[in-house]
Amino acid sequence: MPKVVLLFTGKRKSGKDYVVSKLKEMLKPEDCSIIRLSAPLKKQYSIEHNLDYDRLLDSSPYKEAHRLQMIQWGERKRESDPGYFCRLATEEEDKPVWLVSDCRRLSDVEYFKSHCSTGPAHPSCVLVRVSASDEVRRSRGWGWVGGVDDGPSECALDEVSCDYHVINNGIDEQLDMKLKELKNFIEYNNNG
Ligand SMILES: Nc1ncnc2c1ncn2[C@@H]1O[C@H](COP(=O)(O)OP(=O)(O)OP(=O)(O)O)[C@@H](O)[C@H]1O
Repeated sequence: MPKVVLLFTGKRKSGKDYVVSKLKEMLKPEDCSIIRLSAPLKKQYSIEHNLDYDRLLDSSPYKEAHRLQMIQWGERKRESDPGYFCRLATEEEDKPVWLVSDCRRLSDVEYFKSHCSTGPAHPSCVLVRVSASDEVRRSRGWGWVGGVDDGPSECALDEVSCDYHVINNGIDEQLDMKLKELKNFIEYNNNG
């Protein structure tokens, strides 16, 4: 059971992976795991559809070409078992700090809040929104795709209030300050 869980949410190309990697570099490697909920989804989807799993993982046109179908496939899995991908993504994790890089659904938030925040020895489980302007996201390769950008995988957490907000428009000092704040929060809860 982890002691601190940070759930990162944000639009495509807001920089969730980038921010999470930078934060991990600031922490002791033995303390911290990056968890990608999309990893077991992509693994299973690639097996069933005879696709290249490694190419689905990175930030590539290959991933974008399969995104909509993959989302719809994941949707059907979640309907029968909302915690399915959260459970698969974390079953072998044993480090005290989890950085969940791609939280997209209320059911993801609820899964971690209920599995990691109950009992007297509360681990802290917080939601962190990463955002960037559309212009900056476009410069990172984003373009509007109907069915994806207006679908639940992008919008389901829009109205959910977050504990931290990371503005990631490429201003390094602004990002560094927020990352230090997150690092302090993690260390306080992990060492306390
Ligand atoms: N602050 C930044 N400075 C420089 N490059 C950045 C920054 N933030 C993100 N990027 C770059 O923008 C691209 C998209 O970022 P990233 O993959 O982290 O976004 P994401 O929100 O995880 O996207 P997706 O939801 O599509 O997986 C990457 O190439 C990343 O290196």
